[in-house]
Amino acid sequence: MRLGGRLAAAIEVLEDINRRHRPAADALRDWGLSHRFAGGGDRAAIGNIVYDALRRKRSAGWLLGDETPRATGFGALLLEWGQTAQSLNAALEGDKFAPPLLSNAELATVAGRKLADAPDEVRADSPDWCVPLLKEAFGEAWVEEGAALAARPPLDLRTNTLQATRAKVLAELAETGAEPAHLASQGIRIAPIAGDGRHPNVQAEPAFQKGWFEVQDEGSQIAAELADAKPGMQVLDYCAGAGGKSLALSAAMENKGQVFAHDAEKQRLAPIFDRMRRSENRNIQVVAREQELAPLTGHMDIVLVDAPCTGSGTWRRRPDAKWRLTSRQLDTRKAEQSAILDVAKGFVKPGGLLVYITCSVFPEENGGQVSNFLARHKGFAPVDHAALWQARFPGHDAAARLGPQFGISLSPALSGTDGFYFCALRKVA
Ligand SMILES: C[S@@+](CC[C@H](N)C(=O)[O-])C[C@H]1O[C@@H](n2cnc3c(N)ncnc32)[C@H](O)[C@@H]1O
Repeated sequence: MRLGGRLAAAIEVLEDINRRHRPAADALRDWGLSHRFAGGGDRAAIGNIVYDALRRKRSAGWLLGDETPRATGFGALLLEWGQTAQSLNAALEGDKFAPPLLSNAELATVAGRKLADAPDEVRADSPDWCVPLLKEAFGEAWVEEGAALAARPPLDLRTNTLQATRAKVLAELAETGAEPAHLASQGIRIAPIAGDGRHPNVQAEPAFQKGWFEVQDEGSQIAAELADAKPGMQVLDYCAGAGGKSLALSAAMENKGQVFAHDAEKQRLAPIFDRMRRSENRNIQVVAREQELAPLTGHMDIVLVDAPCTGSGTWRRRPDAKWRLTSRQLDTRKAEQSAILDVAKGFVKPGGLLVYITCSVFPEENGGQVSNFLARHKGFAPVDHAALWQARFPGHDAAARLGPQFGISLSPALSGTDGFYFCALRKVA
């Protein structure tokens, strides 16, 4: 397929996403099933246009003066693919599979617009209702952070120190352009892709099959490192999901002590068994039933609450979620978070830590949630997060936001990671 056919397919997928309010991955999969002739390169390129158009829906649409799938599809190519209106029309000319060329009216609109002149909420690629939340989170940097949340993400890996060293994994992945991550001690980064490229399929690498590394955003790795799990500890990962943090904690504990991995939805825990086998994590016990956690009450050195949240910190990877999210869903997540914290706190032993993590950048889910928890429960006190950060990531003081409402915030523009929030509360009474 030439660029025109790929763009037409991307616009079709974007229309499907709009019409049926469905996740981008599902719409792309369906398109692939009904167009079996399309090769891997075509699928990757179509996926890139779709994801670029979703990440940059407002700025791409603004360039053409419209928010239709056609406008955002064309706009994505102008913003992320190094195309100009003229080069696009030249590329599409004579291609019977291409969408109609940019009209004279569209060409005039594009010629009269520079993104630097666009309103802040357009340059931040933010839904209107999220603007006050981004302003509260990032102050003057909110447009820059919004734009960074709309950029293509890197592919991050975590070395599994139970099986390999970072140098060994880097050597194994030398052809992929993998580099040591900026902050996470075992992190490896493959830069964001350009144009119609695609990230290497690292999960097909022998080194992955041998358990030498996991795919995990650097922010998630940093949050696990900050939890400071040590060999021999008893740790409850209360919202373990597919086990990303459990595996990282278990490796930090050198397979000594115990990680209990729990999740309210037992099907979410299913991938953890394969992951444990591959990585040789031998100190993780999966506890699917809530009632089986009862003996752990008051005995845990660390209780990790990687809470269900809006996921606003992961918009680079899941841009369709940005436009589906509603303030009602934010309220639902907040209620879940406080209910989970109220239960999870009971498993912490005296002197132990309740660690609260989200992949959201919204203060209400982060510092606000912690403040409310501390108002409800007198027996917990925040650790010194500035000291914790400096001890873990010396020389990187400017790579995270500390406080003012306790805790550590990571963000794409400042930290180069997805947006994450971390707060550790010590049980003092
Ligand atoms: C952010 S995800 C966890 C991601 C995981 N820790 C990782 O690193 O891959 C949040 C998880 O919380 C779970 N969850 C939601 N409500 C819960 C509850 N009341 N108790 C325990 N887990 C809950 C969800 O099923 C979801 O898997």
